[in-house]
Order: sequence, then C-alpha cells, then structure tokens
Amino acid sequence: MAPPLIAPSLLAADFARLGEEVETVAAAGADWLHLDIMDGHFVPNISFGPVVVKALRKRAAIPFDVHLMIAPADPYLAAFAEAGADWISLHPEAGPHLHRSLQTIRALGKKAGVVLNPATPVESVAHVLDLTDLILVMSVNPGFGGQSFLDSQLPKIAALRRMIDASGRDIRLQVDGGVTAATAPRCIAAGADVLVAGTAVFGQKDYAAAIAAIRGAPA
Ligand SMILES: O=C(CO)[C@H](O)[C@H](O)COP(=O)(O)O
Ligand SMILES: [Fe+2]
Repeated sequence: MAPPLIAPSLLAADFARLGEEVETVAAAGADWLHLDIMDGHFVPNISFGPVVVKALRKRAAIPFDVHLMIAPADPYLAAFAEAGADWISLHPEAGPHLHRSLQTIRALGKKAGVVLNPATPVESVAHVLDLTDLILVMSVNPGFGGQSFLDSQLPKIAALRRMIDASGRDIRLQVDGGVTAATAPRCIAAGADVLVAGTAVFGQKDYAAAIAAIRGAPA
C-alpha cells in the first residue's frame, strides 16, 4: 500500500509569518497544503479568505486543498478557484444542493470534495460519488485545531473505503482533526489515503520529521 499523502493544515501555523511557513512546510515534504476557511457562522471561528489563499499561492507549488467551513459556500466557489485552490471541499450542510455545488467546482476546473462532520452519515455522499474527487472525514468537530481525535469516526472511514472501492472510482479518502503520529496508523488501517495535520506539524520544531512520523516513514 502506498504511504498516505500528508496535508499540513495552515491553521496551526504562525499567522504573522504565513508565507514563510508555506515555503518551509513545502520544503519539508508536505504533499498538499490544507487551508481551513471559517466564517464564524457555519463554525464558531473565523480564519481567512480567498485574498490570503491567493497571496500564499505564489509561495509553493504543492496542491492547495481548501476546506470550506462557510455557509452558504456556493457564492464563494469561484473566488477560491481563482485564488489558486486545486481541491475545494464543502460540507453537505453548507447549502441546499450538494450535487449542484460539486458540479460548480468541477466546472471551475477544480477537484471537488465532500466533508462529513462527526454526526454526518456516509449516506450523505453515496449518491454524488460521480461528482466527488475526495471525501473528508472530520475526526473532530470543525472550527478549531488542537482537538482530540474521535475514535468513533474509524468505522466511518472503513465504511467509506468500502464504498469507494465498490464504486471503482478514483476518490481520495481524507481524515482531518487530531491526526498525529499516534492516531495516523489507525486512519491508514481504516483506509484513509490523505491525512491532514495541523498541530502535529506546525506545532513541532522539525516539520520534516513531523511529516515523516505521521506518514509512517523515517525522517
Ligand atoms: O478543519 C480543521 C478544523 O476545523 C483543521 O483542518 C483541523 O483541526 C487541523 O488541526 P489539528 O490537526 O490540530 O486537529
Ligand atoms: Fe480542515
């Protein structure tokens, strides 16, 4: 089995030095950069918007993985695409027409993702797999970094792995929240192939060693 891709979450970076942080984590071996967009409405926290994504886009060549925690999301999809997002993921609860939102992301030429909150069932994505490039399982309640991994989400990851494999489609299975070198092996065993980690990368001194530890490879 190929090692998982690691997508460090910028939420845990030093916001006073964001450009430098992006360059450093890309050079340290990050496969993707995860960018958490929070509106203080869909989740009880505010982060940053497309202007910041666009400014950071120049600082690294790795794919930008934008996790939208905003509602409504539809009016902002084009802005994030234009800002340089490669992957755009949204929650089914962020709008009335998930199918249409995914169509919009694909029409913008971007990869489309569906994010499942801890209480959101796998059935929410079952009928839009043809428009889905990535399924993200939240292993914490969205809104904040540094929370503890919810083991209750492991059976969901395994169920989605079975669903994806049965579909025969090329869909990434990502996990976000409380992922560390200790919890990553359980995510990988359940079938995840992209791991988001904020605190476990940006909270460490040596980003390369932290990424390698989560990936399961020696630094
Ligand atoms: O979507 C998120 C929170 O809503 C973040 O991506 C997530 O919390 C990453 O932080 P950590 O690895 O520290 O848990
Ligand atoms: Fe996230």
